[in-house]
Amino acid sequence: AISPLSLARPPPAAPPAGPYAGLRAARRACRAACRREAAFLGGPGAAGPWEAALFGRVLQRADCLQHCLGLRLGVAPSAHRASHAVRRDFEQREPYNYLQVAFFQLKKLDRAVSAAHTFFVANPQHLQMREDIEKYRRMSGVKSDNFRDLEATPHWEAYEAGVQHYHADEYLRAVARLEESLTEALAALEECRALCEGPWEDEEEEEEEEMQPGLYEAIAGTHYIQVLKCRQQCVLEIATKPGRVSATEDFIPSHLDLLQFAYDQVGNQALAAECAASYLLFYPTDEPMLEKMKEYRTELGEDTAFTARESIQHYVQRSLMEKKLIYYAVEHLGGTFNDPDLWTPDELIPENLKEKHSLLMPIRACFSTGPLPFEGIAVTMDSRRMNGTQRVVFDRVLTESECKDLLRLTKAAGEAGDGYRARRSPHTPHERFEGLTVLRAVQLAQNGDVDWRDAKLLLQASEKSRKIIESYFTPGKKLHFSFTHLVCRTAVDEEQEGRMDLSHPVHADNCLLDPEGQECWREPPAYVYRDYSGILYLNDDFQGGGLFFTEMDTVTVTAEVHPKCGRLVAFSSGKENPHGVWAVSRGRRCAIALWYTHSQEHAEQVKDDAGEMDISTSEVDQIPPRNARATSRRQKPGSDRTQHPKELRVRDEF
Ligand SMILES: O=C(O)CCC(=O)C(=O)O
Ligand SMILES: [Fe+3]
Repeated sequence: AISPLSLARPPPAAPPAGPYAGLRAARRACRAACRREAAFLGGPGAAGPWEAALFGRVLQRADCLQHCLGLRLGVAPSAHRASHAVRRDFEQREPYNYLQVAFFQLKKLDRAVSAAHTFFVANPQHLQMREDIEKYRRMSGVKSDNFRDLEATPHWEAYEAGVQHYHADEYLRAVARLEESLTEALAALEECRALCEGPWEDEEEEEEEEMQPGLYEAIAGTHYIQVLKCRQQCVLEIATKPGRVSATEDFIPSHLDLLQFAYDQVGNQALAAECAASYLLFYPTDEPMLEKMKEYRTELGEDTAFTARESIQHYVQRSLMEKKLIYYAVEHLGGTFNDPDLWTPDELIPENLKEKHSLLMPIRACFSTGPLPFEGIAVTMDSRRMNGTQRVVFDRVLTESECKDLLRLTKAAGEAGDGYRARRSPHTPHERFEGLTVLRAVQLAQNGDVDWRDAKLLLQASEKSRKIIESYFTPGKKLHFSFTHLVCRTAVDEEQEGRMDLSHPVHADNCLLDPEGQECWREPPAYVYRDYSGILYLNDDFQGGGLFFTEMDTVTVTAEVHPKCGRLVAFSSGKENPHGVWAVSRGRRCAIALWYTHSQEHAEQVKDDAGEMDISTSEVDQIPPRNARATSRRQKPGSDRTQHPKELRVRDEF
């Protein structure tokens, strides 16, 4: 627990800097000052053997840092060593939770509101604070600008605004905000890296080495490599939105990708080319970007220099150098390295570490048991990476064009009317909700309301997911479909301002969660026979809508999954996997939700005149269209027709 005494003290610096920001600022300033004072570059005049010279500087710098921090913070040199637990509390903005209460009691409403807001930004899953904030909003003395984030991360604000403008085709504004975000992100990265030089205390993740290391091993392995690893992890820190647990993939490269397109749109080809060249530093063989570069060469003339930005060159070179050192150390001195980047070139990773390094390996490598169901699918996150049990994320389960076809199916089904209409979400008034079952899709195809091939694709995608999940979690033990539907959640325009709720509240799929009792009751109305859950995502062009997992308390977020086309998340349906969906605040989020059961009795069924069959065993290819209209809509010449005019009836089952 945190002592309220030390928390109630007003922030030392002027707002917006919070108390923790003060400690960080002091460290940053000291690091800069001490670098100047005890510069490592001895120059030609530096006397003595290199060793003495080097360690002399090292000691000097250490001494300088200690004193500087002591002076700046007005405390004994040891007092700037925040323990791991304290650091974590500050990172999670825990003190603001207490501050909020204290200011409220002191009747300082504006400060209570900003403290509450600051806490909530980093803890959007905190249901109590959610309610408190809603109360504050209704209070007459509270102004909207009281909702200020005292620990705001400027790059995230700019990034989100930039991406919003980008999606609204406002490219000039997008460029301005994304440039700002990139600059701020690189600055935040430097700050984070500077903090890596601080003292180290009980880093839980690192395994203790039994053996006493020698002098150089100690210097190289125990601290220097730790510092390098820490610096490398900084990219994850800046790429993680406050209140989220996982980082946005490729955060820095994606800036350049977006900027490249936006500059191109506003007619600034020179800057677009510079961004393209910068992006290629991360992914030198990226086909679309190389294509773009070719176009820029033709447009701007061969003699224009197409060079990447200096800041990005510096960033990539430095990162590569650090990675090389770390990989060398890991290979020869032991230890582990979780490379935070997807762009690390393959040749840089030592052969024997490759498998460990990347989870983006073919699914084949993961199973010695089940047979390989499909080629080309990747396991992007496993239970360990998702801080839980029986959780996994696969990528590339669908291609872009398959996602498009399935999205078209949702549109066509919506237009067919006939009982299938978007309605208010059962979970929130701020979203509409459409659900199309596989069986309903088959019906609509038979009536000619949707394209037959799209309906078939829905069946195929469901079956493919089933096979993947079965072979991953329960090889050799049959999983049946229990219920399948294609769900779209659409943000209702104009109703998003100050929205506090979730798209889907935290729940478990086969039991009734009772967070107070830390229990989950496996009894109706829960779908108790569900054993595994899968969600196959179709798009990412919306805002919000991330899936997250929590502890049994329903408020401690342990993992997050960002939907995108072809990404399949799967997990066991029980109390070990409470999950929810963040508010969809803009656009439409579509996914195929799949539940599976081991119980034959609860299998989802298609009924035809030959009898009932489990849809997982039904021959998808054998299900024919019932009338010609279904296929005449957009039939291509030469497309094959099945010749089984069997009557097919379907039964929706919940
Ligand atoms: O759409 C998602 O990501 C999750 C939905 C979900 O958990 C559910 O429908 O039970
Ligand atoms: Fe669920």
